[in-house]
Amino acid sequence: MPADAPTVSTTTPGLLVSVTNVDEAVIAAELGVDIVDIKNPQRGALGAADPEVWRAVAATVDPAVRLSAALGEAIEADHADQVPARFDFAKAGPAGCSTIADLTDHWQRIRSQLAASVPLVAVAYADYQQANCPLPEAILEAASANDIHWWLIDTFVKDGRSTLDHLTRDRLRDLNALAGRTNIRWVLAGSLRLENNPLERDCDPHYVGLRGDVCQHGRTGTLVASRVKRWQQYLRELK
Ligand SMILES: O=C[C@H](O)COP(=O)(O)O
Repeated sequence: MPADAPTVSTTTPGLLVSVTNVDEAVIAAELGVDIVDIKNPQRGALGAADPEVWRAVAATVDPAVRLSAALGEAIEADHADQVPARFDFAKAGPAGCSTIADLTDHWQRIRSQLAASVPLVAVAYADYQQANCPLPEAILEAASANDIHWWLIDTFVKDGRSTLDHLTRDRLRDLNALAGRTNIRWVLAGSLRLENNPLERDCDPHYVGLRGDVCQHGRTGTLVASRVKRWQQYLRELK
């Protein structure tokens, strides 16, 4: 079984929090966030931070903390070879790939650049029409066919509408079932807001991914520890 293959089934979703710099990464790690994702939100939904930030976080954060790097959109991701081998994930978006064949070509290129120890996360967008990319279902199936074991759904346009505004309850439930059948671990992200009780749906993600709702002044603002704690409390009380 590959090192990144799913092995454990969680009942309560874990928490992925996107951070922009070393200070935020340390705060998230100290709060016990399960996956600390390094991103530059000013560069888009999956905006890549500079490789110096990846290196600085890798050198600073407790080695037990799992790290993820946002690489930008797959069509433009060109620094994958600089993701430190200590990272646990790298994710690239599908925007601008109008076909699965196009997207899988980019996945192949990026994986050939990543250290062998860093698995690629397949990303889908709930607002796929605006991102000019394949349907979430097609990306999930392609991930399975390409031996990718992680899938994340996000929003491409950050206009306040969340993944739950774009996809119906039935569709999310079906995506959840498809992830289960294909043995893929998945992350529900995309402008989620605690006030909307986002997990009161028939879906059971392995992780919830956040940026805007745990920041002051939105996703390009700064991480706020008390907001992360509120989400942790919410997730603890789900089951
Ligand atoms: O990977 C997760 C994203 O960083 C979520 O960001 P967002 O909550 O601002 O949409």
